[in-house]
Amino acid sequence: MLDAIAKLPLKDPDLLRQANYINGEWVKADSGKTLEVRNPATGELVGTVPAMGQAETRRAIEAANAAWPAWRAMLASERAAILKKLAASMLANAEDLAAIMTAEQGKPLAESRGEVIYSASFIEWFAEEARRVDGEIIPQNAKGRRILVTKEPVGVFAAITPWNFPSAMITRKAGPGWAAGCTGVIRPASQTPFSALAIAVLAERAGMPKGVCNVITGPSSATGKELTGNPLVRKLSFTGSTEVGRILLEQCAATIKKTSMELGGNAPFIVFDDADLDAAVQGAIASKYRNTGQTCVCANRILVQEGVYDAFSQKLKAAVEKLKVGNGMEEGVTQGPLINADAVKKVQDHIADALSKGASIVTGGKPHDKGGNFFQPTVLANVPHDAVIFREETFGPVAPLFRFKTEEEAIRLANDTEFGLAAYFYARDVGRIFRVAEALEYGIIGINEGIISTAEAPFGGFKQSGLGREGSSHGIEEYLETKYLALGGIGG
Ligand SMILES: NC(=O)C1=CN([C@@H]2O[C@H](COP(=O)(O)OP(=O)(O)OC[C@H]3O[C@@H](n4cnc5c(N)ncnc54)[C@H](OP(=O)(O)O)[C@@H]3O)[C@@H](O)[C@H]2O)C=CC1
Ligand SMILES: O=C(O)CCCC(=O)O
Repeated sequence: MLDAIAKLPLKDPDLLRQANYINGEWVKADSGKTLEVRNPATGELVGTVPAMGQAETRRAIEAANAAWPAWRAMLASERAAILKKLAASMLANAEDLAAIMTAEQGKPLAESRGEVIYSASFIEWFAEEARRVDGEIIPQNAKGRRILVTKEPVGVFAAITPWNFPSAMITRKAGPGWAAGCTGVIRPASQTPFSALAIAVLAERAGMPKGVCNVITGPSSATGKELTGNPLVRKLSFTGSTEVGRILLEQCAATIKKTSMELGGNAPFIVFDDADLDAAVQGAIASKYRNTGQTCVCANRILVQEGVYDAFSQKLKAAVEKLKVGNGMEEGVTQGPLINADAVKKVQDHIADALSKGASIVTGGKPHDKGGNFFQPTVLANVPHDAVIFREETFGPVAPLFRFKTEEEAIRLANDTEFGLAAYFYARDVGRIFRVAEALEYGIIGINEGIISTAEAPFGGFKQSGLGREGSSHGIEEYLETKYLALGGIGG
């Protein structure tokens, strides 16, 4: 195992921790049991992490709760100073953090570097927002009264995060939580725990007091049960599948926790006749193939107006055939592996279903000859609306093209899903831009843009894509309670 770790070219090997961080201590599971983390590109062992159970999870929650009064009592500027130090230190260690991420998640190094910068931007943004948690004074409703509204940190938060963004999903939750004056327990995905543990190393070095940041790993059943059931946890923030989000919401119901849910998507990407086709192709590549198609905002259904269908299809084929599949550690690779064999199977099933219903392959369509979890970047044409891929998130490098005739038809097809996270469209007519943007039932709309994620903007979905918003000034609200003070006997 040490050999596997030693293979990672880290300037600071101390960033790769095979222990959990609870109450300022690096600890093992009570049982001594561990979970293996394997590189999805090679199958090699990256390392092991503790398999924590319910008792250790409870200890982490209790540590966070004990640390809360002192952390919330600090000046916002004092919390901000620690967070800014953490963000700076993430950037200073970006190469190592990126290498750890590529080893455990598979994404190309360039994307990992980008994610580290994106991840640090949430810490920096919310460090700035900490000082802008304002209250209100509302005009009095009766003589001699005053109405004041204050905002207070909600308390201990739990963050359960997915493997597709091993770093940014941590900071998009913990950043606003810490800035608001909350303490937390972070439970990263079992496939990608090392990026989260590295953030804890840097938080400790930045001077975060013990108990403010706790990171635990272990089976989702035991850790999840405690995080959702323990009444000391006042807030749960989750990113992952809608299916698991539903379970966690049910589990949180008993203690009525505040929740934020960033769940599945089924993003339409609409190309209208008046679009700049080259820009649309560039946007489709960015949106569809980022992280090998494994993002909740990835274009899942590409709807193309009939007048430009053939031209778009050919241009997209040419661009997709330039993508380079391989181990993310290798120079020039743009498409890493899928996360595991189940993900490969889901992609194959979606393609087989579409083909059996009349679709055709424009390019790709098969597991890559590199084997393992690698898959050919794929474009499918003439996909019918009853294909599974129209309904379900593929989470892989498959762009299914659907043909439409009118703007009304495109809007109807785009909204024909229970999801409502991100939608994209390419058009130049300004009237159409407003009509379509207003008609789409989605929380995020990319208009002539394939990349919509940034710390400054509110990220979140309509319908079964989730609850709440992350990032922007809205993100910190999710970690605050509103208190109304009615003051009588003031006079005046
Ligand atoms: N919205 C998004 O960004 C994401 C969407 N997905 C969608 O979900 C599909 C399946 O991916 P998958 O990784 O299984 O996503 P999951 O929703 O199963 O996993 C996300 C996180 O939730 C944890 N988890 C799973 N079950 C429970 C539970 N009962 N209690 C507490 N925590 C739990 C996981 O832990 P563990 O790692 O131990 O399983 C992981 O940390 C993908 O194909 C994709 O369609 C997936 C990831 C992100
Ligand atoms: O896919 C996800 O899990 C959400 C993060 C995507 C992003 O921030 O761009």
